[in-house]
Parts: sequence; structure tokens; C-alpha cells
Amino acid sequence: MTGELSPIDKAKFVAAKRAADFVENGMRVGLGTGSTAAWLVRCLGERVREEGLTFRGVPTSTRTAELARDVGIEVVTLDEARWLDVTIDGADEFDAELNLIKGGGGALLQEKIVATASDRMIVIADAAKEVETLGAFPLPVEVIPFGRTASQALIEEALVSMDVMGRQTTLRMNGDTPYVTDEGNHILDLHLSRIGNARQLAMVLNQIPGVVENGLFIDICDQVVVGYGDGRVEVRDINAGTVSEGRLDFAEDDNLFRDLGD
Ligand SMILES: O=C[C@H](O)[C@H](O)[C@H](O)COP(=O)(O)O
Repeated sequence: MTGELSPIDKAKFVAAKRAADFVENGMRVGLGTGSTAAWLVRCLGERVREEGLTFRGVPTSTRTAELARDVGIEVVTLDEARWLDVTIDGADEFDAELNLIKGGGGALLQEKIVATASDRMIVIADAAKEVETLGAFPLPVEVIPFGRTASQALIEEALVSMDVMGRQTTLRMNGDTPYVTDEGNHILDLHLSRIGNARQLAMVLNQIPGVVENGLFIDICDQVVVGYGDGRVEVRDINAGTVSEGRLDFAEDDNLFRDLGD
């Protein structure tokens, strides 16, 4: 790789590298999607090649499946694995109760199914993802293409009745056409600025016809591994608070940094 990693990339990398240590031989592991999860997949691939780690990975998107195979991870479907020991994934925001907004990369549906089919969900994130109240990041809602404008109108009505701050909803685009998820659906991004009652909003949204899933992950995440640009890394647990703190030294000429596609 040429050039230096940005502090954000270093933070993502150290979080991912620390979380890769949680994977043990024989485990069934949910593999998240996004730039932080991509670091995790590379770190796990390195452990497979260098330590002979054997585990089965269940990817949460076609992108992750492709990368996992490329780095030598055995990939299986969730139906083949049936249940997972742990899922490790990124997030767009997390709060003190480890509730999350996810779906910035469009993979929220598979991510939520995989995370909830796991004994444990571990989020890996750079420190900038921590918020006091969820909502500054636009909340992704996956909707089926049929009748999308009707679903969008019902979502906006629900936001008014819940008195949610900021109610603009936008259709996620990919150039001139709507973004299409791995499941063939569209995504509406809800620009809310602050979500007062995330638990209630998550339930209300999923009652609306046409809504497949929303990006609020409530009571799903067990641990967050927080990375900092200077190499510090912290593990926070929903029950035990901060359980470990440390610093990860790494060399930017490490094999992992070669041939980075993104
Ligand atoms: O749909 C994508 C996922 O929820 C990602 O895990 C999330 O958007 C975080 O992505 P990144 O690690 O690239 O910030």
C-alpha cells in the first residue's frame, strides 16, 4: 500500500485486529459489512493463513462473502451454520447502552438476521461513532420497491405522530437509480437528528406495510471494541463496562496493508 493510513483507518484497524482475537477454532462467526468489518475479515484471513485458525464464517453481504473467500476463510450460509457463536460487525453509531444505528452500507437486513442468530454480537468501531443519543446519522430503513412512495408517506406520518425531531426521508440513490440491497429492496434514509425513543421507533417502523427492517439495533450488541487513531483500543461490555484497555502496535508495511482495494 502506498501512503499513510488516516487516523480513522488506524482506529478501525486496531478495533478489528483486537476483535479478531475473540475468534477461536471451530467457531461459527457472523462477518459484518463495511470498511471496519473488511479490516476484521482481513485480520481473520491472516490468522487462518499464519496460525491455521479454522472457523466457518457467515457473511452479511455479497461484498463480505467475496472478501472472506479471497482471504481464505471458509464461507457458509446462515442456514448451514444454523446458529453462530459470535457476530462481529461495524456500526454507524453506538450509545452508552450499546444500541446502534447500522445500515450505512446498505446491509442492515442480513446484518440484523445474522446478529440475532448469534450468542454474542461484538461491534467494532472508531471512537467517532460513539454518541450520547442516536440519530445524527441518517437512519436507514429497508423497504420493498412495490409501493415505496406509500410506505414512505406512512413512515413520515408515523414520525409526525411520534413527534420525532427532523422528519425528512430520502431515497438512497446509486447514481441515477435507486440503491438496491442484496435482497432486491430499496433504502429510505431518515434524517432525524436525534432519536428520543429508539426502542419505540424501531417497533413502529417495522409495523408499517412495505418496511422490511430498520437500522436500529436495540438490545442486540453485547460488546463494543473501540479503536483510536493512536492505536489505543478499549473493550466495553454491556454488563461489565470497560473490561480491557490497551494499545496495539502495528507496522504499516504489514502484509495486511498490501493490495487494499478500498
Ligand atoms: O450496512 C452497513 C453496515 O451496517 C456497516 O457496518 C456500517 O455502515 C458501518 O460501516 P463502516 O465500518 O464502513 O463505517
